[in-house]
Amino acid sequence: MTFLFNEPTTFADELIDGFVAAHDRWVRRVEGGVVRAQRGEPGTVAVVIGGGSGHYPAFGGLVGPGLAHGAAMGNLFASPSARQVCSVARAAETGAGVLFTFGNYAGDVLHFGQAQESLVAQGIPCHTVTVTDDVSSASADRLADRRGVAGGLIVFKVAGTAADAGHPLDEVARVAELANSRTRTMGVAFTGCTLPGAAEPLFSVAPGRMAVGMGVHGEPGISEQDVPTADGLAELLVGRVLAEKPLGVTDTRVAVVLNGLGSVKYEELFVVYSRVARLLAAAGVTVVEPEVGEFFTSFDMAGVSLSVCWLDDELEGYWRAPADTPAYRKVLASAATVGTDRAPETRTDQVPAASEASQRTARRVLAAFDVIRRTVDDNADELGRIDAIAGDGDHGIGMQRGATAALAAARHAVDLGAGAGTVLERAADAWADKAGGTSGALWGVALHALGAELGDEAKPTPSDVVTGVCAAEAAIVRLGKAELGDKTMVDVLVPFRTELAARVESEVDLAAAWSAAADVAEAAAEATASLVPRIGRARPHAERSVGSPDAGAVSLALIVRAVSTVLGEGEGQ
Ligand SMILES: Nc1ncnc2c1ncn2[C@@H]1O[C@H](COP(=O)(O)OP(=O)(O)O)[C@@H](O)[C@H]1O
Ligand SMILES: O=C(COP(=O)(O)O)[C@@H](O)CO
Repeated sequence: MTFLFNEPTTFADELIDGFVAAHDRWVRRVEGGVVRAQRGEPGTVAVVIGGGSGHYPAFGGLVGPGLAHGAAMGNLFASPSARQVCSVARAAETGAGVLFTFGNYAGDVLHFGQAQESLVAQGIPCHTVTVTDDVSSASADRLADRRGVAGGLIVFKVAGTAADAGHPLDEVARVAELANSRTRTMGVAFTGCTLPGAAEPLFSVAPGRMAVGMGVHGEPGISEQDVPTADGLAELLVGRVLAEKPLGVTDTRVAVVLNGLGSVKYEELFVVYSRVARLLAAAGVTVVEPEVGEFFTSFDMAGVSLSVCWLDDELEGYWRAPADTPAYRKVLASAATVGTDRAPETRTDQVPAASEASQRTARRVLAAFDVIRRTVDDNADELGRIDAIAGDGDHGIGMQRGATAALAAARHAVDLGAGAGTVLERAADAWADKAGGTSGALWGVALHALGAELGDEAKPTPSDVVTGVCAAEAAIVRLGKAELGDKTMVDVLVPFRTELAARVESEVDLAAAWSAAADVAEAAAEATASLVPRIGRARPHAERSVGSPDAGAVSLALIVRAVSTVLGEGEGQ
């Protein structure tokens, strides 16, 4: 239960304000997150971490000497957008490039991936190391598919210390990769968590039961059992992580992190750790500077995870090195020098010139965003319910955040006299910024591509609209790499676009063509129920999802149907 909030929609922003106000010795706020209050030495690599909010101290609390140089902080349980990640990276970097390191979640991968492309295009070298420590999220032969959880602390620490020591980007990426390849985490949950303003927990575990391997957003675990004793839990966790010792590693020293996920007390953690320490010693393992506390939480979820990283001499040096961040301090690190700030990326309140025809189209686009927002609001609970069957249950919330922000941005751009292309592009950025998540990234690039096709001059013809929808589809496929049959929104988008194009080709008017294509989209969304997911967060629990449609496919079908009502009203537009 979250007791204290003002508006649920502004919670994530307000928490960053308060966090920075309380920790301005360490961090300063930039668009999209925080960076160190004092910049690193010129010419040192900037380590930029990040992800959704709701996991404190991940990620902002881990920014400071000896750890990260910046953290991109997204909305609750949703990745920051590519623009936000870029903004943090540009504020943090000092001329030697940027290392992105973050948990392996689809939304984070998409947004950080786009940000990396953008930095490289700006001449800033950038590498990525995704954290994949969660042993329960994929089998040992698919290590790269695993999610990133509390073991990220070890990877971030190693990378941050190596960067502060002045190592070049390749080297910082190498040691981060090495740390990740040797880190394993196992987690359990006793209760779910409740986001601000929500009446129900995002997910739940039956009283007295423990979900083994449940993810930090309620991703289904691998089994369930009665809650054991503290010793019983220690045995389960230690047994599982030691069984995962990487092949070929002979080292016997380990970094250990026993992590509370939100509402397990430190006292309980210490009781568990007492047995963990004895079990590790009995297994012939030497523990190096263990950490017991909260390092990667899931709001008020009751749960515990154990992370172990097998250390060689090099990693041990980085792990033992001092660090000084709001939430993680070893000893005081030496003060960093203050560098010159890059000019922040600014967005002006100006829009490019547009023809009157395009301004009229822009008003129709605004009407479409209005109806999209209302449709998403009306269906948010159901979308969340479908997403929770095999995913993380936040599809409705994410779509609401995106659609609401897109509507506001579209309205603002229309008021400034923008044409249709600019309105769509501004709405796209706002959608991606506020929604986060996989669908936020995909809706962002799709609306951008549509806007680029429509432009700010000509009144779009029906075939321009088809070209725009094709561009949106291409952008989604390029970024998400889903294929037909993977059980995603692509399974609706492709038949929708095909039907629309065929109807427009045979000179059916746009509103009628769109409405016929919306029928096809609805049927295609229903048909995803029989598919087995091959991509995205639902994939690890593929079998659970059979019989239920894909959440992103359903929301897309709802949206194209809603837009068809606006086209029907828009004579000649
Ligand atoms: N690679 C992909 N390409 C296209 N669509 C995808 C892809 N991965 C996931 N999706 C769509 O995104 C939806 C989930 O969106 P959302 O809830 O925002 O994501 P997350 O799992 O990151 O929280 C899925 O139902 C699916 O339709
Ligand atoms: O869940 C998170 C990001 O995953 P999405 O795929 O964007 O939902 C976030 O809380 C961890 O970074």
